[in-house]
Amino acid sequence: MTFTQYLWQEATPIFEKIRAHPFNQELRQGTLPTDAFTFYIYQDSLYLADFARALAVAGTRAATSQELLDFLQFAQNAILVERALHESYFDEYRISYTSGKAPGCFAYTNYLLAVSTLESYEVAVAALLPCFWIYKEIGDYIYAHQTTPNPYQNWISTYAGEEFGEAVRKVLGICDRLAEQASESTRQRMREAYLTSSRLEYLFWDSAYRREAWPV
Ligand SMILES: Cc1ncc(C[n+]2csc(CCO)c2C)c(N)n1
Repeated sequence: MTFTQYLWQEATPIFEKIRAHPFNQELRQGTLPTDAFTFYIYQDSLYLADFARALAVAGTRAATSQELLDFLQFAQNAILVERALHESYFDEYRISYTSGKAPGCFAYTNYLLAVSTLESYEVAVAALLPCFWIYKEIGDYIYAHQTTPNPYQNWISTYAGEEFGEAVRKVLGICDRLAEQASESTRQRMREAYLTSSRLEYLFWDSAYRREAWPV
């Protein structure tokens, strides 16, 4: 079993909860309330801006220039996705720019920024992996089981695309190679980071479904 297969096995209960979450089920069926979707899109645009920074910072600590290039391309892509979200959805849904990060988005982005600056490269890669892998698996699942016509068709297609699949395979390859060369204690920290980000992925969708606000 590869290290990433082991990670998938460890995080399967979290993944199943994400897949069964009403946000994803209603997105798949096209019945998700518009304000849950717009809340999500706005929070995701804030997420992607910081996710791009975390990818770029993690990349600076890669041992090879190829891996640095890979991470810089992922970062560039996150910014391009963020711009595309703005262009296609912000006007259409009249999304307001003023509310700032909800607690779920705040927790996730700050976790990724902290890990990518303060932790080892190996642990940073493990923390960044769920953003790719879980999205790919959820995207494929929703794409294959969607009810059509679906008002969220465009968004669904973004993450089921082959280009994104290629990026996911690259990160998986990098993570497996790092884990093979890492000590047991580093592998343990990689596992913890992977699980934490997986939980934060759950929280992100849940936060949108609840239109989460700061209690004070
Ligand atoms: C909360 C949240 N998690 C993951 C993604 C997925 N994602 C967006 S851009 C990118 C990498 C581009 O190279 C990935 C994996 C998301 N959109 N929002």
